[in-house]
Amino acid sequence: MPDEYVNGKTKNVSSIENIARSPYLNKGTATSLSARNALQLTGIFPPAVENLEQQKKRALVQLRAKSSNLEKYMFLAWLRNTNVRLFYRVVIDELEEMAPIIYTPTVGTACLEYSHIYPFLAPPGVPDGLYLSIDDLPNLTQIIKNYHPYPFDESLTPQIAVITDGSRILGLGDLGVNGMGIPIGKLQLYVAGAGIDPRRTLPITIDLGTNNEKNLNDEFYLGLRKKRVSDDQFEDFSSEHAFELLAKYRDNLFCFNDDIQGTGAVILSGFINAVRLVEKDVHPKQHRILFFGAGSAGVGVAKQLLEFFKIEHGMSEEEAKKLVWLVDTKGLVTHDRGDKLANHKVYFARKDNEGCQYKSLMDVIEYVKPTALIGLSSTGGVFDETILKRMAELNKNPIVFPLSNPMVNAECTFEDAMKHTENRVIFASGTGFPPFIEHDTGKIRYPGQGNNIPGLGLGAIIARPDKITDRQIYASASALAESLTAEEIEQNFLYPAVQRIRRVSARVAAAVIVTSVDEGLACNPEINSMVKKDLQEILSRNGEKWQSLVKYVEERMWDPSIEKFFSSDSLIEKNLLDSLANEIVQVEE
Ligand SMILES: NC(=O)C1=CN([C@@H]2O[C@H](COP(=O)(O)OP(=O)(O)OC[C@H]3O[C@@H](n4cnc5c(N)ncnc54)[C@H](O)[C@@H]3O)[C@@H](O)[C@H]2O)C=CC1
Ligand SMILES: CC(=O)C(=O)O
Ligand SMILES: [Mg+2]
Repeated sequence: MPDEYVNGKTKNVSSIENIARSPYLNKGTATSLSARNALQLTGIFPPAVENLEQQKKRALVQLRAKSSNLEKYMFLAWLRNTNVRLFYRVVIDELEEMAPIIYTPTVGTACLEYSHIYPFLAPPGVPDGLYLSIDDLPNLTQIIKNYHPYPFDESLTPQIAVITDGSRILGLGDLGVNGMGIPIGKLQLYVAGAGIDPRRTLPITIDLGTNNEKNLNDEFYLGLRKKRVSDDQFEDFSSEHAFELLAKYRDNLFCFNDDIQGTGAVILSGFINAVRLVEKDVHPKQHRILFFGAGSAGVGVAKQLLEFFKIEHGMSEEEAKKLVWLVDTKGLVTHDRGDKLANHKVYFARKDNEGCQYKSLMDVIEYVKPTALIGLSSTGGVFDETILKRMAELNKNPIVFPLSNPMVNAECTFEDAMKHTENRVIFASGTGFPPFIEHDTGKIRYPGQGNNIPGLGLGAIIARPDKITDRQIYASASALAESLTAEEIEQNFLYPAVQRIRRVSARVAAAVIVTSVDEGLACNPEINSMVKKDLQEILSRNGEKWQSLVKYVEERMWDPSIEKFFSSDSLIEKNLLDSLANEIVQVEE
């Protein structure tokens, strides 16, 4: 290590550099004149001293002038990696506009291009996440220790990590190390949507190689340039084993699989509201739910829906299971189809098909006559005009959820779903579609968007349960479903407006917290003593005590404008200022 970094006399020079360069501490042109003076930063910035609002205004002008969404993505990444507070002020205040840039659909484009744009996303030395490769195995512990997004305060250990092995990035397939955009993007939603402290989030990509030939042959590809290790070598990290991994770790590690359980929760929530909307025509127990796509997300959502029928409608597991049909690339999933079904499909394989097999989606629709059609197949446009029209013939209000991401993979657009069902569709997609204006009435109709549920993560961080259980996940879904305002219900929304996401996340988190206390799993003593004495009232999600818990959660949300969340860096600045005067004098001597 060069002398200037270890020499006691110049130690603080590197600390000053850290303040100016740390994306968490740097305030850019909002650094006060006194701080600039004390930290020897005078002259580093132009003379004007701005506030966060002015900085945001300028950032928005620049951002909106960019012509492509990828350029906007890169602009925002640079902002995040140089000035975290400003980035989140922009994202939180303009979430509806920013979410499609920092997450789906643009994050899909960014992942495809990741190795090409990587050097232009962050200044050198500012990590965008932690890269662990199979070649690093012998040094894994040291490598994890190397990761310091926030060099000044090692007590800020990560509270939440999002991990991918890059093998199935949205519906784009195996992108190898380029998949890093997803853990980064998802954690940004957790920060913006649920107020998790960004200093305590950790995006991780595990590089086990890639089978993506395009990447392997791309001169700029930044991952390991070799084929993905086979299951035999590294079975635990293979994407095909998402369910096995979950089963193996869910009871002994504080983890959940977002594609199976997170998606399960958020889609269940939209589905609960969809069922309510059609209740006068279809009794909840009469639903016939067809999943197009039987992978981690399809089966994850299907399993979560069963909980609704069991808990809210007193159905047995066997009865509820009969409301679900799965379709994969070979057609309807049946027990006697003749191929060996993957383990996760066996549970839902139909036994009542009387030896008949149904291959095409239309054949399956004619057989099942679904009330709800849910797409998790990564196959863009497959819910075409004929399919949508048939759904509209079969149902007064067909429930159609084309949930695959990014937008090009959505099974249909909102516009097509409206047009081909005479505007009768009950709709939610994974990537947000623009609103639709009804031709005859001029009425604006808004699509639902079912994607992430950041409040689940916040609740778990606050309560610190030993594990994430199905009951906690169900609680998050039902709290989200019941968070609609009277106006949103009036407009037939399935999900609350995105502008309210933080308030909604607080309720979702509170529901997770109280459930984990009821299960005896919460390890946070403050939470236990606060919630236990009024457990029943809080569990009912009504009344003063429930409101107090929601407020308690809200008060713990990180906010880029609230200085108290930066007490540690104020302290650092203070300590630094106290010691600087002396030490700078010594250095000069
Ligand atoms: N809206 C949301 O919140 C979420 C959306 N997703 C999206 O769901 C999609 C699937 O994700 P996973 O289940 O994890 O992937 P997966 O690869 O595990 O499963 C895909 C399934 O679709 C089936 N499939 C593919 N092409 C098909 C075709 N032409 N006809 C019939 N079936 C077909 C496959 O057989 C498989 O069962 C992705 O596009 C992903 O972005 C996933 C998680 C959350
Ligand atoms: C939203 C998400 O997790 C996915 O598309 O995979
Ligand atoms: Mg996912």
